[in-house]
Amino acid sequence: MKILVADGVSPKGIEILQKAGFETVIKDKLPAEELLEIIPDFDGLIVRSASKVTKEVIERAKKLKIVGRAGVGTDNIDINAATAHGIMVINSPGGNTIAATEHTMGMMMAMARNIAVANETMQHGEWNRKKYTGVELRGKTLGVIGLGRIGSGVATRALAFDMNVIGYDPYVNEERAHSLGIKVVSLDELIKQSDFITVHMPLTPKTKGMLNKDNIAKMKNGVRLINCARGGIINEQDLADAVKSGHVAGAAIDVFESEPIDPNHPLIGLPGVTLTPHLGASTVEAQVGVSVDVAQGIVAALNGEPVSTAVNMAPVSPQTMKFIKPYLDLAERLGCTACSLADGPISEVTIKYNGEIADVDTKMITIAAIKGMLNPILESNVNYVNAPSLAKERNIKITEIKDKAVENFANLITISITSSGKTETIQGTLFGEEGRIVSINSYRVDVDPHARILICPHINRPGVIGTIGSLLGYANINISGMQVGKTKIAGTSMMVLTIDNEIPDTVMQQIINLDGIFDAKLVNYYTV
Ligand SMILES: NC(=O)c1ccc[n+]([C@@H]2O[C@H](COP(=O)([O-])OP(=O)(O)OC[C@H]3O[C@@H](n4cnc5c(N)ncnc54)[C@H](O)[C@@H]3O)[C@@H](O)[C@H]2O)c1
Ligand SMILES: O=C(O)CC[C@@H](O)C(=O)O
Repeated sequence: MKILVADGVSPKGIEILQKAGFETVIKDKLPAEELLEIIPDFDGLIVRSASKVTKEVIERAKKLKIVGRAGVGTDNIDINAATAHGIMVINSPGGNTIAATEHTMGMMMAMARNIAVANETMQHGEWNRKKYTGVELRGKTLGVIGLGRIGSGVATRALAFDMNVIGYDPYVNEERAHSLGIKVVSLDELIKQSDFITVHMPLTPKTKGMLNKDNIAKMKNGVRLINCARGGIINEQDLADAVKSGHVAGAAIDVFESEPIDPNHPLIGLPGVTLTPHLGASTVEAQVGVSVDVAQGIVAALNGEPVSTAVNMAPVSPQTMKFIKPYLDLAERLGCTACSLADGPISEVTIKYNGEIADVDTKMITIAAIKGMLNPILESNVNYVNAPSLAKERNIKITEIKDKAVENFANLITISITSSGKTETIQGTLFGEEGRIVSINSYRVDVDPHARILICPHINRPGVIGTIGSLLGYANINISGMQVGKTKIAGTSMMVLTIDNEIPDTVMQQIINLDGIFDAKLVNYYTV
């Protein structure tokens, strides 16, 4: 498979891709037209913030399976278009957090003490101590908008500078803010009380222009603003006007609405304004970090493994991922088994979680089950991104049920698939980290779902099992394992044979026609 690296990333990540057997094509500052031209040839794409992965790029990328963003912000990628085409988008959120946090602190200090401008004038032979008198951070109120990874890092560092830190983030609870040692206030209060305001949220329709002339007017006279998050969160023209009027004493800006900026940008040349060219993530350590993270994510995703940094899927924390990882394979195989038993179009699927698994976020396990269920019946590759929308397109109703109560197993996943009015139910659990099917339509079994299996409900009487054995033997098909499951209903059993070879349709039909056999279904797990 071929991976295009469209923006410069550290060679450490590229080494990981090459070691995993991927062919890499490395371009730095790839022009948009060239990206459009060459993208049809690639299975994976890595970008930083410069390359724009537009709808047009996605539509031309017929082989593309994954876009990896070496960094946090994915506003340069059309996520909706990628999702609609089943293309996974991953980012590398942790790798540059410290870099951006420290850059924010540096920008705040450079602005407060006029460091950048004083350096610039000294380089031109000036010695002007009076003009560049600054202000102290100690005792000042810092308002942090957005208390995620970077915002909370800035908040805790600012506390070490004896600043009074207040924060606003509608999605962060009091407990989290309390653990940071800061006070959470409303946006309005933050705006009115702060001497310095720093923004740390993504650029969304809600956050675009969130700080603008209306609320800048409500800020303290002499306020100083910092944006090391995304250009456009603070309206650039409104900020420039407020700096010119003297209401805003300083601005430290790393990110811009359009990058690189125009030489006539309104913030260029204004007193008190410190600008850097999107340097927040530009440290040696961060560039290695994001490159390695995104490469590992791409290798995992292209090997069909789940990736916790997928952006167009429900996010999963690393702790939850560690717990659920072995269940993903099990759920996928249970979904595949249930689908193989169904006789017509699937109308409904219920996935029930019993035991301590009911306590965790199971959305991804449910998606794994749907993936396993749809993969055998769809031509296109079903993945963690497109599985829910493909199920929806087919009007398959999906229900998740959680129940902490346990019966025979500490954790149990039950998948019930309804097709043509008939419901097939498969249950599975983990023995250690190994998945097992423990019941099929109420017949108690213990089946390893990693080999090809043949499932035959039959009459429990002498000779029935032998007739299948002989038939398969004549057809030169080897049976390497066998289970017979029973229910409380006397007279019927469930035979599950582990089969070494493919069974031709003609032989399958002969099995179904055997006296005493109710049905025969083959499950080919190698498609999972
Ligand atoms: N300058 C750079 O080079 C650089 C480097 C890394 C990250 N970034 C940017 O920094 C920003 C923060 O990154 P992060 O890793 O901390 O992200 P994060 O996802 O950890 O945190 C974002 C926070 O913003 C909050 N938020 C969302 N909408 C909000 C709103 N309307 N009001 C207030 N808070 C809101 C979220 O609840 C979350 O806590 C992103 O925009 C990212 O792209 C820039
Ligand atoms: O690619 C970069 O250097 C910028 C990255 C940064 O803005 C991010 O969102 O991670």
